[in-house]
Amino acid sequence: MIEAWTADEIRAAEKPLLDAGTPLMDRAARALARTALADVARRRSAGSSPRLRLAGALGSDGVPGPGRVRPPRRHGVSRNAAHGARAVLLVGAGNNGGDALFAGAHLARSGMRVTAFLVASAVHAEGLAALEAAGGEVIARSELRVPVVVEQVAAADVVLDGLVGVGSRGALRPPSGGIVRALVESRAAAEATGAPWPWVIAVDVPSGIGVDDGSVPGPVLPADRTLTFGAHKPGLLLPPAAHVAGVVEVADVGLGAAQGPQVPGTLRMEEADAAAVLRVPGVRDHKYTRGVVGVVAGTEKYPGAGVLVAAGAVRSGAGMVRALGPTTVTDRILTRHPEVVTAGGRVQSWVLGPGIPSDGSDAGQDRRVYGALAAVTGVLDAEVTGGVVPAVIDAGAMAMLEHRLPEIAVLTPHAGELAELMRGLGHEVDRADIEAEPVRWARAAQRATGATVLLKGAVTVIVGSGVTFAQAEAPAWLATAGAGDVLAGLLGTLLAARADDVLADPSLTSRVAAAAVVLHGRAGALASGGGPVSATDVADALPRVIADVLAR
Ligand SMILES: NC(=O)C1=CN([C@@H]2O[C@H](COP(=O)(O)OP(=O)(O)OC[C@H]3O[C@@H](n4cnc5c(N)ncnc54)[C@H](OP(=O)(O)O)[C@@H]3O)[C@@H](O)[C@H]2O)[C@@H](O)CC1
Ligand SMILES: Nc1ncnc2c1ncn2[C@@H]1O[C@H](COP(=O)(O)OP(=O)(O)O)[C@@H](O)[C@H]1O
Ligand SMILES: [K+]
Repeated sequence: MIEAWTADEIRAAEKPLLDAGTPLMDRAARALARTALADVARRRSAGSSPRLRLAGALGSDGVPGPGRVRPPRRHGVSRNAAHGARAVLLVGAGNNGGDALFAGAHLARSGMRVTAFLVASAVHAEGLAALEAAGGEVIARSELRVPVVVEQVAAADVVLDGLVGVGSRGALRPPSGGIVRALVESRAAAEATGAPWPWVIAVDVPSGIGVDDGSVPGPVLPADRTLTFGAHKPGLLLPPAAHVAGVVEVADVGLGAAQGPQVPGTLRMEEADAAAVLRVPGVRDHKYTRGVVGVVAGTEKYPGAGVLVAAGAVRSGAGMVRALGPTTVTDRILTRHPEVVTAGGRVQSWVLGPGIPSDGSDAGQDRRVYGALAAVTGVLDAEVTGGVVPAVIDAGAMAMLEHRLPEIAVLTPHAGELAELMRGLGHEVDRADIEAEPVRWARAAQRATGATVLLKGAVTVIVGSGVTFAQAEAPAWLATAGAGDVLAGLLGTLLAARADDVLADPSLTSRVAAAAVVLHGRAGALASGGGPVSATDVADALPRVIADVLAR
């Protein structure tokens, strides 16, 4: 599990070390310089076309760069490989700028041509002296001209963004904001024309992101890599800031012995954690102990959603799937998945709503959803359920909520659906507002409804009470109709398998939901292999992915 530390938690952890004279900045700067040297050497040997730059950010398995997290690596790179390369340092007033200056001094001593642009009249004095002593060029704030910065950056091999780190407050102020805005435009122009553009390394965090909340309140220079010190910061995991962090790597500066967050608020689940959530059947199990998933999904208008939910549930190992609905839907489900049962009976989880429009056009499906929701919320012990069970509430079912939900209910909106849900709760928001601040709105929805909220996107966020998971394993190819239905079915299976545990400890719900997102994203990546993927392909890849995750 990756646990992010907030700016305050980082400061609390580093304080005793700094008081004891631990050379944290020296360690950070050395790690930064090693990374920059290795990246420049690698790019020089591979060529530096924009395409290769992108390929560098992708990683060998083709999983996309944004928000991706990599374990630390050793860089066994010869210094000569970067000899004569050009590095530009963007240097702010604080210790983040200090890191960049000291790293720049190492780079200059390794034979790079280093230019530092200072955005403040006073910067880290020792760092500045070190860079000057190593032969780096320094452009003072008083001499700063935006077009010159842009020109130098465009001609550089590598840029270290050290404008601001965990001391950041709000959008970048002038002159940093103006410089970064100009650089973002220059980068876009280079991308459009295929002109070269340097490799950008964010020092600790991309300057200008909301370190603790993942917001992007103003201009930010997108990084190819973020080398973050000591531990992840929430903003490196959470969207939209995660999208500008590139490949995230943690440099161990020795905070390990320090006290981390007591209760980590922002997490990223890894495969081993997902495996721990799965319930593997044993000799005493039978289909009912493994969990029955009840599905109310699909209508005459959208029958495919029922088929895809069933596919997600069946292929992820449900003991049994019961699908309820009009025969146009259930017949299609049976054709594809003859193992599905279409008679009513007890279930250990519900999947409600995919393919059911909120216009009331299928009274039968609406009635079934209302009945199941009444059971989930404990309002009435519906005869179809036999009691309160966890539920996945998706698409049309989200418009049918009449009561506060328990944490064992998982809402699974995409940004447009969350906007609709929040409008129904009296907030004037549209899809763009949600996309700009997904975490804020997912948390607002969690507070307002009581449910666990799973907001789908390139980085999917799962919000339970007091905890947020941010998962980024899915390739963008997964953004295809029906992929969300497969996720709903898969999550239904995981919840059914752990229903007793989830009922005993509802806070487990967000963990189960995060595990479903990990498996779904991995299945998307496996089925895609770098190319297009259909929702059916994703469901078909689930058994392999689950076997792989369990085998690790
Ligand atoms: N933790 C670790 O292990 C290690 C941590 N280390 C490093 O220390 C860094 C933290 O350093 P830090 O505390 O000096 O703060 P930092 O991020 O440089 O920012 C403060 C400056 O930025 C300014 N500023 C703020 N907001 C702004 C804005 N919107 N737009 C423009 N300017 C803005 C602010 O100005 P003010 O608001 O005070 O006027 C102040 O001048 C950390 O990120 C890491 O790199 C390593 O050295 C060692 C290992
Ligand atoms: N850019 C993206 N990169 C990776 N995954 C994405 C991206 N956009 C959407 N997804 C994922 O694709 C799936 C789409 O689900 P959804 O929008 O509910 O589709 P549908 O309702 O048609 O099934 C979700 O799992 C979502 O997280
Ligand atoms: K920075």
